[in-house]
Amino acid sequence: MSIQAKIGPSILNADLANLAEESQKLLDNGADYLHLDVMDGTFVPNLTFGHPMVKCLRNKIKEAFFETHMMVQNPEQWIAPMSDAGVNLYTFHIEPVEDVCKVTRLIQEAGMKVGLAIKPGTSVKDIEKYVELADLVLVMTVEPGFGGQSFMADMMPKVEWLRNNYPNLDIEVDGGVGPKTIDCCAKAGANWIVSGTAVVGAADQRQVIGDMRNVVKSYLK
Ligand SMILES: O=C(CO)[C@@H](O)[C@H](O)COP(=O)(O)O
Ligand SMILES: [Fe+2]
Repeated sequence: MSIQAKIGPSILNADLANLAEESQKLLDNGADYLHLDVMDGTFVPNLTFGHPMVKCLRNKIKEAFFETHMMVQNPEQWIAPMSDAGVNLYTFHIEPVEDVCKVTRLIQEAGMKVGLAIKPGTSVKDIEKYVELADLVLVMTVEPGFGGQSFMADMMPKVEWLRNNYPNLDIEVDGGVGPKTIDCCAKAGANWIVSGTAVVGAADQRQVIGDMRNVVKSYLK
């Protein structure tokens, strides 16, 4: 099966007091999945939410595909509760993890797909030996921790390297991605696009989501 273009809004900069409504609005406007940023205040200097909130969101939004972007020091700890909360794709950072193979196996055993994420300072070579275990690789295009930062175009060689070596891999980019930077990401080979501020704050979310998806599609073979 060939890879597809997917747009996943990050709700980090949305009104978290109205998370279900904000999420449903994004889905109604064409979002392919929801990207839920989980931060523990240790792996990154910020704190968001955990599995209780994801579970509440799942109770209100039954059908959508949920990705959790786990910016946490110990991703193994949250596998069971996130699976129970209805997460579909569990994306974790390899940097703090000693046994990446074990964590990927536990995620699969819990019934979720596996995403492997790398920070800007992590070489793509560090993830090479694990790529075959993953459903998706996330190349961060900002330092994880906050929404609304500037896109790092110098991360694109990592995306290009992954695309050249793994033509069928789902490659995700996250951080500062919007209408101004989508071409760069799509050209490099990314096909799962996280976009926070640019989509959530848009006057016409449907237009922005649709335009970005079209740009990605235009580069898919
Ligand atoms: O994981 C993160 C930040 O750590 C991201 O998901 C951002 O929250 C995306 O927001 P924008 O950079 O698109 O505003
Ligand atoms: Fe994220």
